[in-house]
Amino acid sequence: MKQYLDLMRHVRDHGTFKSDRTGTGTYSVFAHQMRFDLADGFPLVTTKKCHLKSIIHELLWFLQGDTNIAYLKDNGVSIWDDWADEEGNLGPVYGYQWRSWPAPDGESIDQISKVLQMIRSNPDSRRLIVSAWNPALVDEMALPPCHALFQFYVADGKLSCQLYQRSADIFLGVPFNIASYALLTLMVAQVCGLQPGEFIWTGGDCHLYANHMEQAELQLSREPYPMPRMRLNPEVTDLFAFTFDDFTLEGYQAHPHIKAPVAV
Ligand SMILES: Nc1nc(=O)c2c([nH]1)NC[C@@H]1CN(c3ccc(C(=O)N[C@@H](CCC(=O)O)C(=O)O)cc3)CN21
Ligand SMILES: O=c1ccn([C@H]2C[C@H](O)[C@@H](COP(=O)(O)O)O2)c(=O)[nH]1
Repeated sequence: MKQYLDLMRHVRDHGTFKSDRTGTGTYSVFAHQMRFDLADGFPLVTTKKCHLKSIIHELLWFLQGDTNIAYLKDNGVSIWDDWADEEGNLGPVYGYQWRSWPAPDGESIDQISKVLQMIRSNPDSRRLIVSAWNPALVDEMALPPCHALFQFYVADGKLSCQLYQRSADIFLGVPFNIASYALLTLMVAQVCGLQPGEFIWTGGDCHLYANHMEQAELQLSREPYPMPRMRLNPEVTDLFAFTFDDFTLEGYQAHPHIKAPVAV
């Protein structure tokens, strides 16, 4: 995960200080790209221990089209608690836009099912896109989507995915976002009968919060371990049928966890 540490170091050294919505203050750089060849291993940060359980449950929750934190809470995941209302609702966030984007005719569009069907029937298509950024609804969301749009690409029997993330909390959010989309790419590849290719992460406002600088420094002082491997239950052929037990992470060696406050 040298790519991730390079981004962190680059923003520490060259970031411009900016005030931000949360009042915390950030060091920020505009636009950055990282590439991960999924054949090299699973891109989970090793310079601090990452809570893969939260990442898997969050992704399964998105894929079910769910936008209430009840499922997450039932599974001990608290990363969305700060943004939910008293009933646990977040508004029309990722799950809603992915699975039931409201169409003008009153119907809804299941973007995930559509993109799977397109990958299978027309893998050369240049339109293999899922967008969570819905300008008509961003104001109703607890938080407008950060991972806003992703595109798949098929060549030589391999499936690649590029994500555009408009806003990136490098210390807390980005390790989650990379692992989540890498996992999604492995899952989609498996159910479409393809090998995993690359995951490409493209960030817009890439920032280190001012109260994460010490944590970032500690992380930069650590030597990364080799990337672990992710094994999916090969029997699953329906993207929506994956459950938590279908994922096995092997060989994850990581430095101790580093705590940091989340900016709300
Ligand atoms: N400022 C900010 N950064 C984010 O990364 C972020 C938001 N807000 N708002 C919405 C979601 C929620 N996400 C979050 C929220 C909290 C953690 C967090 O506190 N992570 C800790 C604990 C992990 C756990 O409980 O599993 C960590 O050490 O990674 C991570 C991602 C990503 N997003
Ligand atoms: O998946 C996510 C979700 C959120 N973030 C971060 C990026 C920003 O620090 C905040 C969102 O604040 P905005 O003012 O809406 O940009 O959350 C992330 O990194 N990854």
